[in-house]
Amino acid sequence: MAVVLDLDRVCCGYRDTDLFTDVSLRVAESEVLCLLGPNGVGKSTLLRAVLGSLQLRAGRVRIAGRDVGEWRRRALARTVAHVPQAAAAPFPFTVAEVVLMGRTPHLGVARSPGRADREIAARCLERLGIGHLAHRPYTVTSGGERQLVLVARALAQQPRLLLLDEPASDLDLGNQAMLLRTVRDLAAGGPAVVMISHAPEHAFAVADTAALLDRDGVLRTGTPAEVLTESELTRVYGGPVRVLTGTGPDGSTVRGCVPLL
Ligand SMILES: Nc1ncnc2c1ncn2[C@@H]1O[C@H](COP(=O)(O)OP(=O)(O)OP(=O)(O)O)[C@@H](O)[C@H]1O
Repeated sequence: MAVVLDLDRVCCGYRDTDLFTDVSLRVAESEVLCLLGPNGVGKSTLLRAVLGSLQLRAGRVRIAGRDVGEWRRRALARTVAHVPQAAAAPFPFTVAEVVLMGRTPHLGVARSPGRADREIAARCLERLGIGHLAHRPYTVTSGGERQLVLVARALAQQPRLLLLDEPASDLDLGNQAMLLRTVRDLAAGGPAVVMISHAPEHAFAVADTAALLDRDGVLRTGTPAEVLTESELTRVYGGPVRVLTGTGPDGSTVRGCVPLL
């Protein structure tokens, strides 16, 4: 599988502080990488570096083989979609209009969406189970609904690389499962996915690779079972964590994590 995202010895920080100095990772087509780590270690910052919106202090970020700084903005927007942690809408666009904005990088010289763009946007709304919200102003949607709208907008972009920053943090259990299935099915069709999450069970459920960033800026990567062990989670999060196992409907092992008090 072709490598879509390649971080080589990346160093990022703000003002006089480096958050991490030597982060390397690769994500290939159809791969789901789940990025975990304590609050404030720099997970969202890493995504900013991938998007080219934060100057690297050292290292290289390549997307589809080309340095992120060498990409034209429009071409980058056709290739990479980003779902931020939260996005306020200054104007009361409808949900359908917000999702249609995902088509913007693909529009031709006329710059106005056509029937095919509207159909893609409508399919993305249905895929996330929010077709009934299409005509509601985005500004009056709930926190969880808003997350689903932003994911639908990113899917409408039809990216080769999808960056999700805690996309399930406001979702109920049913919608978490729906979102994780959507991520898994999407990746099976080709795109690479990087998903930040505070729930190790999300990594166990859908990730090929788990990447755990600690407070010293060290990133450990491997399969979820290799990286997300009780001892490693306890070390990184600074308190005891249990990994519990059960059996899924198909007989496979399912894992969840609980912090101990
Ligand atoms: N523009 C900025 N200027 C200065 N410091 C910043 C800036 N943006 C973020 N930070 C700081 O950098 C650190 C890392 O922030 P970041 O948002 O990347 O963390 P995170 O790992 O995504 O955290 P969380 O899990 O809480 O979302 C934090 O201490 C944050 O306060």
